[in-house]
Amino acid sequence: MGTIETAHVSKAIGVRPRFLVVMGVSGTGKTTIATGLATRLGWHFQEGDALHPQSNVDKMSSGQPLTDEDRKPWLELCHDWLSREVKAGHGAVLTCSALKRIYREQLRRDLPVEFIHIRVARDTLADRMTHRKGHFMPPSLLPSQLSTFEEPGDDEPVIHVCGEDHPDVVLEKLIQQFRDEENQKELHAAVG
Ligand SMILES: Nc1ncnc2c1ncn2[C@@H]1O[C@H](COP(=O)(O)OP(=O)(O)OP(=O)(O)O)[C@@H](O)[C@H]1O
Ligand SMILES: O=C(O)[C@H](O)[C@@H](O)[C@H](O)[C@H](O)CO
Repeated sequence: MGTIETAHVSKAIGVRPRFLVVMGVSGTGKTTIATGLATRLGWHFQEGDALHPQSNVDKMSSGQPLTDEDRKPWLELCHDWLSREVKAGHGAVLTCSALKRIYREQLRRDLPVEFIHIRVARDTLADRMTHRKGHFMPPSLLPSQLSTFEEPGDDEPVIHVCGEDHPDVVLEKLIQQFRDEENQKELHAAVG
């Protein structure tokens, strides 16, 4: 299975391969949106949380926020995955909080990586984190997630989406935006 069929699916719905990091603080819906995109577009998916060393998971589970030093090797593993996917060339989606600008710079170093930032209100996040089951991240870490988060600048390759909308709505809007960008590029190329 895989590459040929996957490429065919993507092409069929008019979206060229992209290399995306779905970012945002805990509970924004990164996994929900990233898996939805990967499924609809036939792209590869990687859960960023699965690349954390066990020591990071243990630390967060016990209610302690990660430091820059804790995140550095994890972000490098995320970068390695993205790098392999760019070489493979058929489109890929990674979830990663990518809270600070320096983290995003590490993730996209020498790669054509773009970010999708999911915005969700604090109260909604608290509610989601409190009510979901079987996740290692305690709701008590939400304040540190929010205070660590650095809003992406206009100079960063980021698409912002409203994570309060139903996931199907978010996915439709994103895929429509990708298609519109393709059409614009084709139009420019045709006009010369
Ligand atoms: N758009 C949405 N509307 C309502 N609920 C949502 C939406 N997106 C996600 N959820 C729910 O919110 C919770 C968190 O979603 P999800 O696990 O996708 O977030 P996440 O950003 O990947 O979290 P984490 O980084 O902490 O793993 C889940 O229970 C999920 O079902
Ligand atoms: O950078 C971080 O602090 C971490 O990546 C967290 O964001 C969690 O891994 C994730 O959100 C799971 O809840």
